[in-house]
Amino acid sequence: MDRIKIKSVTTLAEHWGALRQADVEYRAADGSLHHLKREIYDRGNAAAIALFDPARQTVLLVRQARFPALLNGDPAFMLEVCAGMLDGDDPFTCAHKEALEETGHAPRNVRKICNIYPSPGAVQEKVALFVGEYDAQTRQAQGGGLAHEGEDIELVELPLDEALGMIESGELTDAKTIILLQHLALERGA
Ligand SMILES: Nc1nc2c(ncn2[C@@H]2O[C@H](COP(=O)(O)OP(=O)(O)O[C@H]3O[C@H](CO)[C@@H](O)[C@H](O)[C@@H]3O)[C@@H](O)[C@H]2O)c(=O)[nH]1
Ligand SMILES: [Mg+2]
Repeated sequence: MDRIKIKSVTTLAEHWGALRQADVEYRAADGSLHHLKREIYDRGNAAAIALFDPARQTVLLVRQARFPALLNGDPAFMLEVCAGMLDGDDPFTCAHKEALEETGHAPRNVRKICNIYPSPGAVQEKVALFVGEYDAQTRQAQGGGLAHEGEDIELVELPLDEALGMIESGELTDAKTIILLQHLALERGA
């Protein structure tokens, strides 16, 4: 027998994303039955890509204002790998598109690493993580994001070691970025 039955889903708010409430019948491991209400934020799925230059051992990151962090009392300008919402594309296509829009590079040797749920207790979003290579030859445009979407993105190139140090120091806090940088370190055998 299924332990979980979704009885109903109500939309509480629907603007950019949708905040829904699921009414769930849940049978616990001890057999007891519970009626739960859980809020879920749906803003679609996403893809993220770490751009790495193996010859120079550098990464190309982006910095932009993240208002949830600011509301939480942290600095607004966060350092991240480039990423974006799928908007109807498959994750691989989205990763390429976001790399080009945000950094101006058309990355080579793009590889899927894994999927992550960054916040599965409340946020429906699944993020596909990729690694790709960049260098002077992959640069095709200026990057910086889409002005008409209000994106204001600063490009930040760092030695991989320096970026890894920023995880330790607490300066770099974005989950997808930490996972991808640590993946690059593992592959390198650091
Ligand atoms: N008007 C409006 N615009 C929004 C809203 N939320 C986001 N936007 C804008 O929509 C654009 C979305 O840009 P993408 O590059 O597609 O997405 P992202 O915000 O970079 O998302 C990535 O990073 C997030 C933070 O780590 C991740 O949560 C997400 O999964 C993804 O990886 C950005 O210009 C952003 O300012 C909103 O509530 N209202
Ligand atoms: Mg983005």
